[in-house]
Amino acid sequence: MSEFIDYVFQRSTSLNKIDNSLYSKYNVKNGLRNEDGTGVLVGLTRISDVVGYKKENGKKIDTEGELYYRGVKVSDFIKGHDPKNRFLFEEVCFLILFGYLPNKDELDAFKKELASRYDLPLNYLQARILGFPMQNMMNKLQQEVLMLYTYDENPDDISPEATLNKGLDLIAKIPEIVCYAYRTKVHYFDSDSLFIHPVNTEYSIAENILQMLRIDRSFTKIEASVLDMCLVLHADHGGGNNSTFTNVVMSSTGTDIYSCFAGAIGSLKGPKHGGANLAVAKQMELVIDKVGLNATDEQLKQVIKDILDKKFNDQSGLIYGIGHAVYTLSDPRCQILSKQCKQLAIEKNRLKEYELYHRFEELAVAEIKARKGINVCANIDFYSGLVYDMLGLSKDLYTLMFVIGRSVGWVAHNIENKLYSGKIIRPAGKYVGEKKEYIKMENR
Ligand SMILES: CC(=O)SCCNC(=O)CCNC(=O)[C@H](O)C(C)(C)COP(=O)(O)OP(=O)(O)OC[C@H]1O[C@@H](n2cnc3c(N)ncnc32)[C@H](O)[C@@H]1OP(=O)(O)O
Ligand SMILES: O=C([O-])CC(=O)C(=O)O
Repeated sequence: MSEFIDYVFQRSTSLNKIDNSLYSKYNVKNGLRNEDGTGVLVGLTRISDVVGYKKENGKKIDTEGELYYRGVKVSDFIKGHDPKNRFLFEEVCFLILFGYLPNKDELDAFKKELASRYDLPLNYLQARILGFPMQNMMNKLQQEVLMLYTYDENPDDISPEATLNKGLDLIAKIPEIVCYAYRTKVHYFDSDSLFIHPVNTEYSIAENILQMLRIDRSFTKIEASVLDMCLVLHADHGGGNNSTFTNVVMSSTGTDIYSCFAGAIGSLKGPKHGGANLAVAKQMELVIDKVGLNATDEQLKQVIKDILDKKFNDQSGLIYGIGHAVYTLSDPRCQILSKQCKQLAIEKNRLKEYELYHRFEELAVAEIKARKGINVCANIDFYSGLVYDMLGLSKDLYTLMFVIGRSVGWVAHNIENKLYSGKIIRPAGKYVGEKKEYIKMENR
């Protein structure tokens, strides 16, 4: 930054400070939060329910976390399916988009429908992916989603039916764009071999991701079903999570779904939201570098204190992967993923790493409770990066796996908002500056 801009910026920040106490003075819901930390109600949804506390006589009582997709408990859904016979993500997509569990014929037809949309537009691969490599896959995907707008003959049709049609296309095409953009990136920037494996229309989305990313296209059934489970667990999280809300805020203006997706992807990239999976991986790498896999609890506690005291990692004072805006005692997705992660760690001979994560989780939760007096829990992204690493996925792709899962939620909320709200979202901000006289240039 130039000295001049630095000077005017410093001057402006000292002149335009906003005192924190003004939030309570004017009863402004900072971060759209009530005083007890619960979210301000800003919408109605029938897509999913995120439960982390209950209210009794106006008092918030922390509870074990529960997540429901269209009224069905996600843990029941996972327990109820036969992992030998089918992948779940496509079924969850159907449930989230249409609001009921499909019968076998409906599920088969839906899978065929998705597969028929896998193909990218003519020359897209050459022109947009191979011809335009980028370092950051989240930003690349934002651009590509906006580019798909230009390939759509009627991109500004925002009717619910057209949104569903375009949304299905996005759900089907994003995995391929992500995998090809990643293979191009590592070829171009990291001198790795370039290969582009075509999608297999017989495969589920999880299987396709693995076969497109691996040079020999092979994967085990267990690997594909773990990735499938990750997509299922990320598929939706109510109307209040930042990226879904961003998508709905944008959709409420009547803009196109490609713009809404680009906004939602940008939101999801942040390390306090979906980017937490990458932030956790970097944090735990540093922790392991510092204290090793055989660290004692005392050593781990010290690192945790140093993170909270802004002396270690990115000096934000945040322990990534811990805490949640809704969940208090537990994030049900994290509990499921932690078990999967342990299973995979046993198979991949990486149990020590899993166990270190697990001890770190327990000690971090206890330290935050001791300091702040609040119940926090590990969130879904505490273990997801470790799972992806064990599946051989690069860090470049961690948050992209979140996008692939969450795309279905974004489409469903976008449509629900169009069908049942339609009102432009426009909250208010209280002006807290003083009013000033205009001063002529010669008198300043
Ligand atoms: C898929 C997802 O998006 S899941 C979330 C992924 N994000 C992360 O893992 C990043 C780390 N965690 C966090 O930053 C937070 O826990 C969030 C953003 C997820 C939730 O934030 P909030 O809803 O504001 O949390 P909450 O109201 O419970 O916080 C209470 C206090 O605990 C602190 N706190 C909460 N989590 C953490 C954490 N992981 N590390 C340090 N302090 C924390 C908050 O900063 C806040 O402190 P303050 O009262 O001094 O301001
Ligand atoms: O609900 C939230 O705020 C964040 C989250 O866990 C998600 O979007 O999956």
